[in-house]
Amino acid sequence: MTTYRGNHPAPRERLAQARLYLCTDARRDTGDLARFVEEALAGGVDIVQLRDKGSAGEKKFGPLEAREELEALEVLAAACHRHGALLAVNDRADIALAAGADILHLGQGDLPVRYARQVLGDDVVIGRSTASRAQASLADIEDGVDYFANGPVWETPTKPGRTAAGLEVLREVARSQPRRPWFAIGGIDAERLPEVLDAGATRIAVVRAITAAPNPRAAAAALKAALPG
Ligand SMILES: Cc1ncc(COP(=O)(O)OP(=O)(O)O)c(N)n1
Ligand SMILES: Cc1nc(C(=O)O)sc1CCOP(=O)(O)O
Ligand SMILES: [Mg+2]
Repeated sequence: MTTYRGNHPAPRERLAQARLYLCTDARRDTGDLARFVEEALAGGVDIVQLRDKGSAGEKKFGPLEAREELEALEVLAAACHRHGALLAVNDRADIALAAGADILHLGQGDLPVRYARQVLGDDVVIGRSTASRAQASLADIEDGVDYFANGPVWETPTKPGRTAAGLEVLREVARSQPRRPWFAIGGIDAERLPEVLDAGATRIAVVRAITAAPNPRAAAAALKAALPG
């Protein structure tokens, strides 16, 4: 797969400006991935991550096969390119490399960062999930990490079984003045966003607030408008 970066600023420069991070599944239930992501980006999403762990809804889907993941990433890549947004892959360095993605996002149990760097080299941005102040502090200094996410701020059906880290952890992370960009995640929507900002976060990552919205463009625009410029 060819890279889609074109004339846009380098990924790390765009990361520094990024405020609104969307994690979306491949929308196998509705079959509208291209239209959905176009709307979300038009609403102001800065980063799009493909995160499809399968679903247990009316139509049951298992996790995406590698071939399906790459097909969905091609759709997202074209849209991200049009909007100058960053494309993120979840969990898999091989897929990030094959897709020419800007970002690989790794959780605490995923591929260790040093192995991901062996696969991806230095140019791809790597993000880390954190669930506590201690993990956030480590991610802020860990070699090879560019940004981190902290959460879940609230318990969320998108990631069942995870205890909420809560607003107080968010407040502590903000007080520690991380040197790397960081995103609050988990249960965030337009109604709760003021509490997140009040805790000191300036960037957010969301799933349902945009994927489940009747109007994804309006939902993204409302979140973006409330975030600092
Ligand atoms: C932006 C962002 N933040 C956190 C996560 C969660 O990653 P992880 O803990 O590895 O869990 P899964 O998403 O893999 O279930 C993320 N994907 N993106
Ligand atoms: C993918 C993910 N990671 C989390 C973490 O805390 O690391 S919370 C989460 C799901 C966020 O979904 P929603 O915006 O629908 O609550
Ligand atoms: Mg993961």
